[in-house]
Amino acid sequence: MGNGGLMREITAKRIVVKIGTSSLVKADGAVNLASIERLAKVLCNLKNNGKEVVLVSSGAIGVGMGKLNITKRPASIAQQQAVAAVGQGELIGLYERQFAQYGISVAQLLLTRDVLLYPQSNHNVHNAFDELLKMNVIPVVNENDTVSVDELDHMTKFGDNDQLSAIVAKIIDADLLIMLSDINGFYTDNPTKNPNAKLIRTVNNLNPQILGAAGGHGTQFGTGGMVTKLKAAKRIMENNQQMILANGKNPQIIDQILQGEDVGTLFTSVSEGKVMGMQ
Ligand SMILES: Nc1ncnc2c1ncn2[C@@H]1O[C@H](COP(=O)(O)OP(=O)(O)O)[C@@H](O)[C@H]1O
Ligand SMILES: N[C@@H](CCC(=O)OP(=O)(O)O)C(=O)O
Repeated sequence: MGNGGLMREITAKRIVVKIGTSSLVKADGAVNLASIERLAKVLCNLKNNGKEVVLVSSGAIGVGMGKLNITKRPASIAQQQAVAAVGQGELIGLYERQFAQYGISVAQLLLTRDVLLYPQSNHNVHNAFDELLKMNVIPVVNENDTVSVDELDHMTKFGDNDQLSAIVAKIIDADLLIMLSDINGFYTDNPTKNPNAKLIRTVNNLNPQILGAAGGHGTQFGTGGMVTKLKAAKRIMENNQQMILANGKNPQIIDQILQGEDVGTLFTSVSEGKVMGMQ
C-alpha cells in the first residue's frame, strides 16, 4: 500500500504505459531482461482482463549501444540514428518473445512528428491504433529515431518519448497514461542530488514552483529527464486526462496503480472527486 492506506479512484480501460530507457537498460549497459519479462507479464494480464494497452517504449539507443558494445552515448546524430536502428530491432524482438509467452502479439509503430502534424496521416495513425486494439494486439510505439532528425523546414522529431506518450494518449483517447521511470515519482527537487527532496503525491497545477523542481535526466542512455515528463503532464492535463509517474523497477506497480493504491505522483486537472482521502 502507498501513502498510509490512502486510495485513489482510478477507472481506466484504455491505458498508455510509457517505459523509459532507465528501466530497460542496466547501469552497465546490459538490457534489463528481468524488467522486460515482468512488464510483459503485467501488461498481458491487463489485456486478458479486458483492458486496452499501448506501450510507448524508449530504449532503441540504449539497447543498441549495449548490442554494439558502445559505452558512451554517440555524439553525432548519424551515429545515434545508426545505433537506434540496431537497438530498435533488438528491442521489438525481446518484446515479441516475452509477450508471446502469454499468447499476446505485439505490433511495432515508429512515429515521426510530421506524420502526426498532417491531418490525413494523423487520422491514418489513429485508425491503425484502433484496428490493432480491436485485434487484441499490444502496439509498441517509439519515435522513428533513424529518420527523425531536427530539420529547419521539416518537423520530424518529437524530441522525447515522454511527450510522445502524451501525444499517443491523446490520439487514442486513453483514460490514463502510466509513466514508468527509475524514480518513485515527482519530488520537490531532484532526489538523486537532494536527499531532503519530498515525494509529491498529487499535482493539480503546473505552477512555477512545480516547474522549477524539475531537473535533467539521471542516466546517459535516456534523453528526457523530469522536464519532459512535466511537458507530457501539461499535455495530459490540458486534455482532461490523467497521468501517474511511478517507479518501473517492479512493473507490478501498474496493478497497484489500477487498484487505486496511492503510489507515485498523480497529475490531474481534476482536484476533487477523483482522489479520495487527504492529499
Ligand atoms: N523533481 C524531480 N523528481 C524526480 N526526479 C527528478 C527530478 N528532477 C530531476 N529528476 C531526475 O529525473 C530522472 C528520471 O528521468 P530519466 O533519467 O530521463 O528517466 P527515463 O529514462 O525513465 O525517462 C530521475 O532519475 C532523476 O535523476
Ligand atoms: N527514442 C529514444 C528515446 C528517447 C527518450 O525519450 O528516452 P527516455 O528519456 O529514456 O524515455 C530511444 O528509443 O532511444
